Amino acid sequence: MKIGIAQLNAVVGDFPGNAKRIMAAYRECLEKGAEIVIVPELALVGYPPRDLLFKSQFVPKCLQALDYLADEVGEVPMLVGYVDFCEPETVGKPFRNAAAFLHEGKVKHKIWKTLLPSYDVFDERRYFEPGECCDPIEWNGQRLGITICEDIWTEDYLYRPLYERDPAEELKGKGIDVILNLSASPFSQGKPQRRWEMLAEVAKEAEVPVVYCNCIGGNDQLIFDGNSLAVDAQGRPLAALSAFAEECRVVDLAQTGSDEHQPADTCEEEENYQALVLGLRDYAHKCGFTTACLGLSGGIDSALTAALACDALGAENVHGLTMPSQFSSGGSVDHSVELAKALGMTCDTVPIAETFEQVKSAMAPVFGDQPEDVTEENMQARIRGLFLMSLSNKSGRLLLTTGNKSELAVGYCTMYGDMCGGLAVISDLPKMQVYALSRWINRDKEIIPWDTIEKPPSAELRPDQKDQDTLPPYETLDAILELYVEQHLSAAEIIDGHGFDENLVRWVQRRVDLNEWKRFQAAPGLRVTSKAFGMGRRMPIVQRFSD
Ligand SMILES: Nc1ncnc2c1ncn2[C@@H]1O[C@H](COP(=O)(O)OP(=O)(O)OC[C@H]2O[C@@H]([n+]3cccc(C(=O)O)c3)[C@H](O)[C@@H]2O)[C@@H](O)[C@H]1O
Ligand SMILES: Nc1ncnc2c1ncn2[C@@H]1O[C@H](COP(=O)(O)OP(=O)(O)OP(=O)(O)O)[C@@H](O)[C@H]1O
Ligand SMILES: NC(=O)CC[C@H](N)C(=O)O
Repeated sequence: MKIGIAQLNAVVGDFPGNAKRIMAAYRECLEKGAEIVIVPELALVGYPPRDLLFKSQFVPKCLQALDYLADEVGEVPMLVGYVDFCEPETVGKPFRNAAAFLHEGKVKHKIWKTLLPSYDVFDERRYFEPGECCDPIEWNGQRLGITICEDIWTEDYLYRPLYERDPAEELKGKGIDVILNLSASPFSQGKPQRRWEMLAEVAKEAEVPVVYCNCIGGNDQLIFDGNSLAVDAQGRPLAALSAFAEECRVVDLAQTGSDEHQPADTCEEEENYQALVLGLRDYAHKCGFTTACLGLSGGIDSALTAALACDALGAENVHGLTMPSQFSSGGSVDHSVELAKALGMTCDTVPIAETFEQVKSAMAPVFGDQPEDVTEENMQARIRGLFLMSLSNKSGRLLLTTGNKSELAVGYCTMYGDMCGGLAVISDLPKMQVYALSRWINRDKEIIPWDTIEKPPSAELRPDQKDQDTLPPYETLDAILELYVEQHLSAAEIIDGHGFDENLVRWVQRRVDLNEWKRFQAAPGLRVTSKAFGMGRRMPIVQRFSD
């Protein structure tokens, strides 16, 4: 059997656009000889639709679009992800996360998702009622076992069982020749490899080939990497589709898998890079922006953000502002100009020193003789935020914020200052990964000035300021944050189990907890780790828990 895998990029709620994209892919797969075509989970809807589902006309419009697809589908069937209403007698949530088997103008079968992920960034039990595992569908003398994404993810990251049921095993018991899986599985570091190993296991246990069709594209925080796969009954690779790009590929299940179809080896930096470029591009374009702007400080965070933006949107569409103050180093403007030249983007310089003095004197009658402190540091960041948002308003550019995960974790950033902006591009990259990715970008030639990468990080908000006056060394900070934020360990477990200094761990823990309010108001950030701030980490702001 020849299966067409259509790895597509959907826009949430764009039923006409998604249907058009699906039909174009269907026709491409037919030309390539497909005998059945599969498209990703909720491909007609976009993943995740979230509370749009509750809008009265959302699901009816989805069903209309499904009818349109059914009308267009001929002799070669298509399996497509969509949303349906529950049957009127069903108790519980109103909707089904569904797949439809379309053939010769009709919706021949409907399949409901059985296992509904409701952890981290997933919230499917808020909307969907789980289905019973469906019977295999007979097609062309073959028995197709159809599953939707989580239906084959029965263990968590620690290989702990997540569900009592195992749809793949149930399908095996009913007799199947292949498992087809429609997915919307977002990227995080290490995920493509884990997915690959898991699919091989599913195939070996079920003793049938598995065809896995994932989507690609950015939707708000989430970035879908594609990397669709087909493996034979022994778990050997039959096809590995591209990462972070749309593709239609036909795979012949009569073949035996071999290493030549193994997914390409990609280093972590390259994966992070591709993910962030796609996430940024899709966020901007799907929101209607073609251009972006950002503040260039001569530091590494803004340099990396600029490099990603130039790749995502085209260097001619990215504009930087350098805004030196009396505390800025000479490198601040020079390194920014050098960077802009290397990337091919435009850049203006607007000094802030005069405005800063005016703001201080305007506030002098209110502040009296109180000494200068962090207030004046933040004024500078806020003047820059004001200038950047003004540029964004005047030019219609999307303002990118440049804060990294380490800073955001401990609140080393100014609310309504350098946090101003619409998208936080690198907010899920810890500082050490910011360095690694910047070096990777420079692997063949200098794009980010090496001086920017090598100089000690500084906010340059007071004379001779360095990040490390306030923060622990980034190696240490990132290691503690990984244990505290990603692994949820207590201070005692981090101190005793990992040998970190008690005062330091308590300081980090306190800063992370105190700054929940800041992250709550921050721009949405692109997710690349398994635990990003934002929709997948829901901490209360007001709380008194102490471990
Ligand atoms: N729970 C809560 N809910 C709501 N609001 C809360 C709050 N806790 C404090 N606040 C408010 O927050 C204010 C303090 O926050 P905020 O004004 O942001 O200022 P704050 O966090 O005190 O200071 C910003 C820090 O970030 C550093 N910085 C700034 C810019 C760039 C960089 C860099 O290198 O990346 C670093 C800067 O050197 C300074 O140490 C308080 O005045 C209070 O009004
Ligand atoms: N002199 C400046 N000109 C323009 N933008 C600035 C300037 N200083 C700060 N910014 C903006 O504020 C952001 C935060 O400043 P900060 O100096 O903390 O970060 P950075 O220089 O990019 O990286 P690092 O934290 O490694 O120094 C910058 O990324 C930049 O967008
Ligand atoms: N859409 C889903 O069911 C996603 C859940 C799944 N465990 C994944 O991340 O791939």
